Amino acid sequence: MGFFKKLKEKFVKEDEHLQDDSTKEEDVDNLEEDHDKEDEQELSTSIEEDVKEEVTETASEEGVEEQPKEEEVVEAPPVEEQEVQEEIEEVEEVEEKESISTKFKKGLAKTRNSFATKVNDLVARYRTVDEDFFEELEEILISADVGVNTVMHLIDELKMEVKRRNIKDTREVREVISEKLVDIYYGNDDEEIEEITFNQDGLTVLLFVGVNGVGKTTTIGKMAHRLKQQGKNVVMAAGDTFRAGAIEQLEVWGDRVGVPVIRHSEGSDPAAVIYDGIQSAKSKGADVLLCDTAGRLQNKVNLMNELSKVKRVIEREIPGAPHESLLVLDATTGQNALSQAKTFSEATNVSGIVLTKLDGTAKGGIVMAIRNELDIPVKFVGLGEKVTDLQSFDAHAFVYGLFADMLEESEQE
Ligand SMILES: Nc1nc2c(ncn2[C@@H]2O[C@H](COP(=O)(O)OP(=O)(O)OP(=O)(O)O)[C@@H](O)[C@H]2O)c(=O)[nH]1
Repeated sequence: MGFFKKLKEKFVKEDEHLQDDSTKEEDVDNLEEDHDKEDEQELSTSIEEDVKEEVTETASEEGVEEQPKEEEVVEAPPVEEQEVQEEIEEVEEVEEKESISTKFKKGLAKTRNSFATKVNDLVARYRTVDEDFFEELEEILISADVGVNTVMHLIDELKMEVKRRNIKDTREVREVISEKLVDIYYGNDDEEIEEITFNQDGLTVLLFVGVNGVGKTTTIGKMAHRLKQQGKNVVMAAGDTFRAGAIEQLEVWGDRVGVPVIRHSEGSDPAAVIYDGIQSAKSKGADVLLCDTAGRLQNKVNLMNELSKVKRVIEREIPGAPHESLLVLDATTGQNALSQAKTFSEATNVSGIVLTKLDGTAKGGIVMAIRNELDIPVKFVGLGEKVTDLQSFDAHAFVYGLFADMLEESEQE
């Protein structure tokens, strides 16, 4: 069976059952807008309260066996806020019924429109496969941020496959491209990349690293929601004590998704916050602790020191933790994301990548570049700003999102 046919069988059927979600989306947006206004009010009140509050001494040095201070913990949202929250969740739950392929199709619209238009145009101009065709295809792939090395590798693979299958018609090459992209992504992993390795014997600790502005806080909030939906008991630790407003921003997310946030004041030792986070999560019998960190890429030595101290504290408290160190990258920064990934993987052991704002770029090929050039799996992708827009990465759904129009068109051919 052809690859397009396989993708169609897997995903198009799911799509056929879809209802029109536009009204639901509007509902969510309106509710979120109302809720955001409340968040802002809540935030300013909470900041005022914080200022009035006496700043308690914290476990600022490693090895200080202090219990978490309950007054620092932001508890679940108040009643009326919870009502709004429940309403949002209700609408979002319906929305979550959207198939994974639809999420990818919507999220990759920009990349698809640019990439697919160019490929279709190329196929229309070259009916038969030759060297010039491959040269132009190479340019299209590079312009989609697939990355020069990955493109070279892909083109070599394509040429071999075209020869092997004796393909003459350029339309057939589109199918081979989609097939090879999936091969590049999974490599030797046999399509079994685990999204999160959970600790089977207690608290799972997930560490989030990445430079400021990539959407780290939003991702942690979305992840908290996602894990809660899976029935996990979640706690967040506001370890980005460096960027102004980062702590409060995480607290807003905590309110929004109903997850407690362990915090200290701005400028305090991140390792101490994470330490308190672990103690608090343990005492609550939580399943997962999500740790935010600051990303000072400008100074690699500081970054390394800070991250290794945080990791040492986590490892000492829970042997084998952190269970995942997820690097958050902004897809819209293109090749810059690739160089950030290189720096962070030198500074710390990165187990997976969360690629945010994939919906905001026409250069979604960056997923392939990261996978092929760094050999780090993209475990999650951000496909929008809504709380439900964090998706676990699926290379088949990704390729489906890229080639959806061609799949539909190939049906008519
Ligand atoms: N369209 C889109 N926007 C996103 C996505 N992820 C995050 N954003 C937006 O990106 C902006 C920045 O995200 P934040 O989480 O606030 O990031 P930040 O606070 O600037 O920086 P850090 O938390 O330090 O990374 C926000 O407006 C988010 O809504 C995504 O997947 N898609």
